[in-house]
Amino acid sequence: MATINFGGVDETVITRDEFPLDKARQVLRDETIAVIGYGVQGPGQALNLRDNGFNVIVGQRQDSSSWEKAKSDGWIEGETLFPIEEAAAHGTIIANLLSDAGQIAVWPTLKERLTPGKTLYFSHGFGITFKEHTSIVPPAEVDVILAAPKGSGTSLRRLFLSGGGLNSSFAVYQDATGKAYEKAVAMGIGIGSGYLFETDFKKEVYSDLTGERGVLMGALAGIIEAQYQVLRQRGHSPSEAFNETVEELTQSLVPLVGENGMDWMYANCSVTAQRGALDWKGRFREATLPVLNELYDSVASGKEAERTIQRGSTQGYRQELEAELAELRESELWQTGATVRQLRSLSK
Ligand SMILES: NC(=O)C1=CN([C@@H]2O[C@H](COP(=O)(O)OP(=O)(O)OC[C@H]3O[C@@H](n4cnc5c(N)ncnc54)[C@H](O)[C@@H]3O)[C@@H](O)[C@H]2O)C=CC1
Ligand SMILES: CC(=O)[C@](C)(O)C(=O)O
Ligand SMILES: [Mg+2]
Ligand SMILES: [Mg+2]
Repeated sequence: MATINFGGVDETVITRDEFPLDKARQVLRDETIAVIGYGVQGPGQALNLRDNGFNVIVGQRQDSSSWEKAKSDGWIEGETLFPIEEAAAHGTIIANLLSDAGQIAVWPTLKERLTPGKTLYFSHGFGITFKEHTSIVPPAEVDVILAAPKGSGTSLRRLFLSGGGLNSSFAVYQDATGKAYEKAVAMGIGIGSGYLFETDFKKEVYSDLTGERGVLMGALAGIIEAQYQVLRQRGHSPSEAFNETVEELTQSLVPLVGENGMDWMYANCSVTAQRGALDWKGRFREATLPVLNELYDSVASGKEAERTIQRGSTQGYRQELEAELAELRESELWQTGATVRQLRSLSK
């Protein structure tokens, strides 16, 4: 375990050097990891674990598109691919990678199969933290651990295939065997994490829900829509409004932020741009602070969890989500984006 100083604050970080894959395999050598759910994280984690040499099986609803996807990814019916009940019975580590709302309906099935000494694994603190809403209360004799990749399951798999690793957080909620901590770290390494940051279930879910509703997804889409609208209403063409709002952001400037920080991106822009951005960023911070505080309160009060569960548990919810995404896709802004992207690939 390494102590690393982040901006003046010491934190505990696990690196692959001190906890190499061999050690992870050693810790989990007698375990069968049952990955339950084959949505986005399910495939990423199950395939990385399998390629890393762990004993993995997949549990999924039969006659679903995910079942077919699992088969096409090389999981074999009756050998490594089972209905959820069977996979949970075979598994000694039950990796609950169902959707957060879906976990509620399936919980009694998993709970029944969580016999003493088994491990319950999550990639989100949601089910445990919001137990008033989910009723997920694990038996006392099982370990309860978490490894949560800080990114999409798609990125987790892509990075793994290219030899890299996505950073994840990890946590122990319940240590019945005295081995929960090393199991959590071993799972983190096994699924293809780069560095592992220690957290607890509550902090993981509060920060995750805030991040995705805020800057990572909600605020990102919202501020893009607002700026695009202003430019269009002031007479700019769709392509001009899109280029100055999205294309330059994703293709030029955000990669520079990722590479070497905000000041580096600024330093690579004109003095005119730097002056204006430095003058205006405070206005944007102050304007969004109340919204972000409201968001955090909504997360901490359980309201966000309640809404996720309520909406996510209704029949036909996937189609509703699809329709909302289609509306986004078909808007002038994102239709313009599709055309701009084609021009991008043409110029390669
Ligand atoms: N999507 C991502 O990249 C990330 C997800 N997570 C967490 O990982 C977990 C899994 O997330 P995703 O892969 O996005 O899940 P998802 O929303 O794609 O759903 C996973 C699977 O659950 C199944 N499912 C849903 N309800 C069910 C039910 N009632 N009975 C049986 N199966 C049901 C779906 O068919 C799907 O195959 C969640 O806790 C999520 O918060 C964590 C980090 C990133
Ligand atoms: C990809 C990820 O980390 C998210 C945005 O939190 C999620 O998919 O839940
Ligand atoms: Mg996340
Ligand atoms: Mg999330």
